[in-house]
Amino acid sequence: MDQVNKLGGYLPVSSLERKDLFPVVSIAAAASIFFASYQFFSSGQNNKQEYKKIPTPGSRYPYVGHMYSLGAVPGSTIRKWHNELGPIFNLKMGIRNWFMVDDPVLAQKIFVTNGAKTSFRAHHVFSVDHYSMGGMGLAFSQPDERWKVSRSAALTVLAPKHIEKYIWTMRQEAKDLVTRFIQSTERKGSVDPSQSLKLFALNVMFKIICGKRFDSTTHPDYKQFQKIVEHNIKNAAWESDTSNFIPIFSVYEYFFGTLADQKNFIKIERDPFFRRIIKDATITEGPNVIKSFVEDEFNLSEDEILVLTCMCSYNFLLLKVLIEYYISTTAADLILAGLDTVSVSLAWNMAVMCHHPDIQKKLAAEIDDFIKVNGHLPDLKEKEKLPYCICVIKESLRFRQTAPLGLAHTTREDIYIDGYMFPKNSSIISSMESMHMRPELYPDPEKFNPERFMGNTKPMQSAANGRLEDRDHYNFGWGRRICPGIAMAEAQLFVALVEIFSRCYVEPTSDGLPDIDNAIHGGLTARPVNYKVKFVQRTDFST
Ligand code: HEM
Repeated sequence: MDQVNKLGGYLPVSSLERKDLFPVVSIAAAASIFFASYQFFSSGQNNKQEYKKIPTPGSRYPYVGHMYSLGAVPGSTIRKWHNELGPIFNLKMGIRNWFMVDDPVLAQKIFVTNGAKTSFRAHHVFSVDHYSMGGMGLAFSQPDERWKVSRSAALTVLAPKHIEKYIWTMRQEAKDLVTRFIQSTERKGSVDPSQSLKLFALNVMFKIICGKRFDSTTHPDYKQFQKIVEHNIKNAAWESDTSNFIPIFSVYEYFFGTLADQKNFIKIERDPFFRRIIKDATITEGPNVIKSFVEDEFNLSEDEILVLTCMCSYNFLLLKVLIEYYISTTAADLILAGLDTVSVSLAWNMAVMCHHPDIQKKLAAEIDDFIKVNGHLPDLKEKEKLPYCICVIKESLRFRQTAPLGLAHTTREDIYIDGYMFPKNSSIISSMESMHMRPELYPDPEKFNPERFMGNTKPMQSAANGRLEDRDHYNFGWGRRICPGIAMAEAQLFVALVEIFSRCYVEPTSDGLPDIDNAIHGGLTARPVNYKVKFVQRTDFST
């Protein structure tokens, strides 16, 4: 661990006793209260100058600001505030400023045109210090050289031409998923699809990245992985880092041992598990991403290897340790970021489709027509021949957003964009729910209407990375930090939907239709309230 500290100094180590720290922490907490109260009472004054005024919703409290006003489903509260206050407003989150934006044109100016100044991530104790070992990997690291190395390695393995190679794995997992759904319905009368969808998404990611899959949710490694995922999701949520917003909470976190618990979990539960999985991946048969990272030295260019070698003072053991850290943090980020997002998106899709038997029939007919002409299920490169399926995927992501607040982008200096002033260390967040429910962008937004996306069968990855005019939804974020897994997500959603609706329909149980008006906010994603449906084998094939 000392070696790692030398590399970046990113693992805080303290040898002070708790009793020695108590007076220091108390003084710091008192100073924080004073500072935050001053900010609270003086807030709004900084808008008086020549900059455009950024409104603030009324319901906030001294010191904590809006932190406890967001409700159980923050996306919906934020949407309500956008309706009242317009395309941008300022939340006071304890001592932090959050700027919420629901206008894609303004978001483009902020995150893309000014991407060099708005692509930082906020410091989050668990995600940065513990989970990503001091900001390594992709999602929580700053846009520095280390992030660039990880990002370019990830983009290489997640490129559409690579993903096509994984179609067999995806299709095999989708087949198992649908068989499980149909058999469970026949056996038990109904199914809660969430666990099987998690197994599907995890098996696809694990097989591709580590060359391993799990036969069932009872496999000990699957259980251990789910434990790690749940721990991460819970602790990576912004509200789990209260002391970042309300510094006085650090006293409580310190004395109640919250941070120590987070750190120990990583050390005792996660790291040994990942080390073993990575080691197994390098010796398992067949190709996988970890193997290619190791064999190609993480796809590092000669220049990058030279820089890293210098960073490690020509100590080749340190260099090896550093590259291993790159590999493990990047692999963990890919699996974790790809798992919950894809399974939650599919869970929303199943719940919504259950409300729309007409749309299911139309989708099934499109798949049947394709099979009739081509004699096989569509490959990824044949996706454009199923435009309605592409529309269903996009409308599903628009209608119920998987990551309603995305990942916040942060500023490192005061910046001025389009007449607005964003102070240093502000978080700027694309309000996904509100943005995708704007009637001028999506007429009759409360209606689930896949046809609204007709006419654009471009892969979502190229649309998201292209001109703003070519984007028809914004679920994967913005600019330099835009999701690198778009092609993988689109491929998984496509393969799963084709497999499901080529074989069955989703029908409600006698208890009624799934609840699609409420969501469970779970860290970075918002999933549907638990529901049960029936997967009924189709008998109306037109082939
Ligand atoms: C429907 C599925 C998905 C959705 C809705 C989604 C959405 C997002 C969003 C909103 C962000 C933040 C972008 C920003 O900061 O502006 C993000 C980042 C990220 N996503 Fe995804 N994602 C999905 C699937 C995936 C998959 C399948 C993978 C991996 C295979 C993945 C890997 C990542 C990573 C590593 C980041 C962090 C990138 C960085 O900070 O540089 N995502 N995603």
